[in-house]
Amino acid sequence: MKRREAITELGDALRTLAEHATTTEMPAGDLLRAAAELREIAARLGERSRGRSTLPSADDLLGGVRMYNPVTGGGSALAPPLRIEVVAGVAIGRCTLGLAFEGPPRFAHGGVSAMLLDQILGHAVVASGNPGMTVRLDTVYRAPVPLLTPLRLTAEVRHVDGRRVTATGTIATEAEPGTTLVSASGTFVGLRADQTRRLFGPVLQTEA
Ligand SMILES: CCCCC/C=C\C/C=C\C/C=C\C/C=C\CCCC(=O)SCCNC(=O)CCNC(=O)[C@H](O)C(C)(C)COP(=O)(O)OP(=O)(O)OC[C@H]1O[C@@H](n2cnc3c(N)ncnc32)[C@H](O)[C@@H]1OP(=O)(O)O
Repeated sequence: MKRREAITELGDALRTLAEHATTTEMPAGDLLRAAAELREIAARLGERSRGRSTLPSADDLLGGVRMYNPVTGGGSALAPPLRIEVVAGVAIGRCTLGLAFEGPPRFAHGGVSAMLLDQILGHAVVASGNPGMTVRLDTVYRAPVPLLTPLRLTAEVRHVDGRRVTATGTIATEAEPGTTLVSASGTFVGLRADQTRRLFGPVLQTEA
């Protein structure tokens, strides 16, 4: 689809911009000129936009396509993006975090690691056929996650108990996939019909 490719192209440009805006050491005058030019571009993009109860026209919610997901979305300025595939029930994720994700110098912000794990656990949970929302996420930080280094994440479902699903996951580097840097355990809860209506009713209506 042509528009999805264009969205990804814009997302790519925005991510490069965010990285360069984080690492640049250019003088104040150049930063102010860049800010003025970017405000013009932002105004142009804002001429036609959606509100919070309307899905992006390029998305396919039930098909799992979310172009602006802040973790995996090709169109998101914020996403690393994390690329996930599910093989035999195990979700495998790959990404490289730039300096825009820095917490302690040289390493990823702890909240970013939790965000990546929440997402990949969610994919394992959806793949198990029991989609739900995160109600709990326990994160153990064993070693700092290096920036500018290819990462490998994994996640799988451990237990299904009615509407409650437990999944665990890890972050490691591609170079040393056996050394866990961060691990997480999450609980996900499937929604009752009334909860789905209350939370997502307006969105599902505009979709129909
Ligand atoms: C839901 C799907 C949406 C549609 C998606 C469609 C397609 C998707 C396709 C692809 C997507 C791919 C992957 C997804 C990727 C990532 C996932 C990211 C997930 C998130 O980023 S999501 C945002 C953060 N998330 C929230 O914003 C939730 C806030 N939350 C609530 O809105 C309520 O919490 C609610 C409505 C969920 C439940 O309502 P409630 O709390 O009233 O619970 P309820 O009565 O329904 O109980 C049910 C059972 O859950 C137990 N339970 C409840 N809380 C617990 C806890 N903390 N610990 C342990 N157990 C707990 C109870 O104890 C009971 O257990 P029991 O039945 O055994 O008694």
